[in-house]
Amino acid sequence: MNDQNARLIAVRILTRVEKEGAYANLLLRSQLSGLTQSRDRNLATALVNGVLKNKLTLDYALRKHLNKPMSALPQEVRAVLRTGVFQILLMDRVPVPAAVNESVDLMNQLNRTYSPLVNSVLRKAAETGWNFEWPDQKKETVRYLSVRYSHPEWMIKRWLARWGQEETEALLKANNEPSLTSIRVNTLKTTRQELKTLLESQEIEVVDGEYTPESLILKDFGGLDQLWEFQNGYFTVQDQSSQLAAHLLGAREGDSVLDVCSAPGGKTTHLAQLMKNKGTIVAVDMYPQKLDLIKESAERLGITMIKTVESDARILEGIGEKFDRVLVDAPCSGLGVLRKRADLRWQKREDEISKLPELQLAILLKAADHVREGGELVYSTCTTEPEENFEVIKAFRQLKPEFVSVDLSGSLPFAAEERDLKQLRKGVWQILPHHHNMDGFFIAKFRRPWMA
Ligand SMILES: C[S@@+](CC[C@H](N)C(=O)[O-])C[C@H]1O[C@@H](n2cnc3c(N)ncnc32)[C@H](O)[C@@H]1O
Repeated sequence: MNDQNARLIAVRILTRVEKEGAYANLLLRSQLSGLTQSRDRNLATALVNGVLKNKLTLDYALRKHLNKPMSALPQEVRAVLRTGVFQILLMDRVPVPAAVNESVDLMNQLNRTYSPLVNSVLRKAAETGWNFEWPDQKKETVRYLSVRYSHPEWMIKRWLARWGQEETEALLKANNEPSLTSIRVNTLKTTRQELKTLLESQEIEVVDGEYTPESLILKDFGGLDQLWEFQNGYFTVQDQSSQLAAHLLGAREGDSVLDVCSAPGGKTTHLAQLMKNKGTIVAVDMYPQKLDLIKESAERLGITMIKTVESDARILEGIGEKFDRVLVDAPCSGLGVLRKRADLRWQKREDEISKLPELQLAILLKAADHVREGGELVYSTCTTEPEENFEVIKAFRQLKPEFVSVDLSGSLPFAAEERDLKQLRKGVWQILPHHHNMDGFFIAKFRRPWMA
């Protein structure tokens, strides 16, 4: 019966996302508290994220068995059909007959008129499986990749031009993998081993993250904020690639740190943790309500060293003069986090990307003015796009030639792979989901040398 509640919640969330443009992650967070079993929270999360990500592929498969377009059906019927066919085609853990029957039962509860249609379409989809025709791979490569891997065509065109078909296909596949939840153990309160044992005792599947010493990876877990361990500040949800930014900034106990695009505070609180809550961190963001999120996290995690300042980072007012370390985790298109943020690929528009580099460079230039002699500066984004990464860094080097790149190859908390060394030695690193099994992320590090 609870399985059915999880499905109903998933269908309601998907309907609202489509009808009202609501954010799936926020709805999941509020609705999952109605499910007491972690198994049900995981199922609802997997259904919502899986359907959102694979929408184009699922609609393409469904259309083979419908005599009208999906857009002609009410939103809740589309949501039932999509969750049904997602379970049939892409979810190993649900037996096919159960996926069909549960969907028909769900339709009965929501609007009986459509139950025969759901029954007939899903039965045909179950019989056909993946045996249907795709667009021609050679003649219609972009359309093929778009419907096969459920990504907008504009993203595919960019990546094909940059990387060719094989790499693009690998990235598309990686973006569609179920998101593994990476958490950061709060080493101010506990250890990785202690937290792992606590989570395992609640039958949560946990493994150590391979890139940072404080990361744990959880499989398909929804509603983490319900856990006692979360509420008591034992961990924070953060991808390993984001955790690397704080490691590479290299702040030590007692340092002064400026974090200019800091909200909601993932990296700020990680820095505080690595600094053992000793020294100062000035956390800037433009939006006061987002700064409140940093204060809440700091309180939950037992961190007292962060001072928040509301300012436009292109101006940086009220923060004091020079700092030992400065972090610029710039606003970006977020194309590196498509695996985690299931609906992001449908929200983004290509023209947004062209506006970002000017903002990113302006923030980086201003932040650089606050690095003391001998101090260090990290620029990071969660995107794969060169205009926001390599191009921004190139312009920065031209405008601030006094800054030197810092070799990153020896500072990682794991042994770097051969293929990454060339970039790392030059002080930059583009992390790609299909190469590193982490969120796509970019890091560059600079030092302001001592004056002679
Ligand atoms: C990538 S997010 C930062 C994430 C954060 N560092 C973390 O790890 O949780 C970028 C942040 O920049 C902020 N932002 C955007 N434009 C800004 C500006 N001009 N000045 C200051 N902050 C800005 C946004 O509000 C957003 O919180």
